[in-house]
Amino acid sequence: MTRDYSKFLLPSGLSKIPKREPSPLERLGWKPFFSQQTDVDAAADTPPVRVVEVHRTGLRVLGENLDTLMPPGPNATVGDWLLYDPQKPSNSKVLERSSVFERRAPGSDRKRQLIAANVDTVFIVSSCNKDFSIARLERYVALALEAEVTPVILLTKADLCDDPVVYVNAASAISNRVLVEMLNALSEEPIAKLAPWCKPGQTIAFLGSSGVGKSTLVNALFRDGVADTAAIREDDSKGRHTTTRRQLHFTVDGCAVLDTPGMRELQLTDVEAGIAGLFADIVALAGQCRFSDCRHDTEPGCAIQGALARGEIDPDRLARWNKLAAEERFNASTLAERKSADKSLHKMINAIQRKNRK
Ligand SMILES: Nc1nc2c(ncn2[C@@H]2O[C@H](COP(=O)(O)OP(=O)(O)OP(=O)(O)O)[C@@H](O)[C@H]2O)c(=O)[nH]1
Ligand SMILES: [Zn+2]
Repeated sequence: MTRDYSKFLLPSGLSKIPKREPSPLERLGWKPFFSQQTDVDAAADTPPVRVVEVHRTGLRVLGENLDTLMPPGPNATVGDWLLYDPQKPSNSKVLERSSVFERRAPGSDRKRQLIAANVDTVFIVSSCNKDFSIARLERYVALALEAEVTPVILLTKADLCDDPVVYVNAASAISNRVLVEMLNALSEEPIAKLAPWCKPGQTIAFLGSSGVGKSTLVNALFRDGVADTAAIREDDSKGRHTTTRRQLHFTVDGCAVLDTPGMRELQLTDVEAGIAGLFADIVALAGQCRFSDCRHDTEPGCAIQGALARGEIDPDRLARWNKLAAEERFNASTLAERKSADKSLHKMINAIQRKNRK
């Protein structure tokens, strides 16, 4: 017997399941990736909270019916999810991050400094004018890929440019892992163009040089105001008048926007994986060279030189990869290595001087 199930099907047009309203935690950015790291029992004793502000004196965390300042203690940064221990907040556990921006601190030990965690999308902003630089965009894309954050290139000031498509095409050639949008940041366009990434529960950040339109875009996102997180504030007694150093702001739709000066200081250190992701085709070729330590110069059996000769890779792009990879190796070398390199250079110079004196 064949059964007719068609009567169970909703008439077309009504087949859309009504959207469930995101829960308060989901609006803060809670996702299955995090809930998989905890269970119901643990969540009852140590509820999940998100770090939304980092002050010199502590962290402001938000959860469901929870808004409090806790002392620094767990090695957490803005955007992090914690299992908050109300008995001993400093024991709160930091959940594994879906992404993290970090940098090497200045100074001799060059420790890693956490900038922001659990960012979903980073908008790499550049203008359709002389600010536009493929090499600079590539750096930002490498940083984003390294942090495991989805990069989206936004080309602003399209309204001031005769042929913005030229810029879009150049930016699109950077990597097939990056989407490119062009817009006039001063118009109505930003809301619609950024909408696919600025949904409730999403966390976004902006990268780009001064004057490219980052503030203009952020203003557009907050045109309806900043979400009043105070509505779920339970405890507002403690001094929060210290300067906020890193912060998440929520749009009224529930999209979290990162505001941290540290993003300006991100350097191209430890982004080996990011560079490899950006130049995946060239890295794959390098793996096919006859010698594992091939410098892709005049070595026989060099797959990169071969591809270059056949016109399969763009020589400018190859040059930029070489430059970035060399820079990253230099930056990533520890201070000790650098000192010993300086020393051997010093020795060599001394030796030459002695020789010349003879
Ligand atoms: N015509 C036009 N002007 C724009 C556009 N985007 C930004 N501007 C203008 O460019 C100037 C700089 O924009 P901002 O948004 O302040 O740039 P920013 O990236 O935040 O700069 P910093 O704060 O220095 O990092 C402002 O005068 C904006 O009005 C655009 O798409 N079209
Ligand atoms: Zn080679």
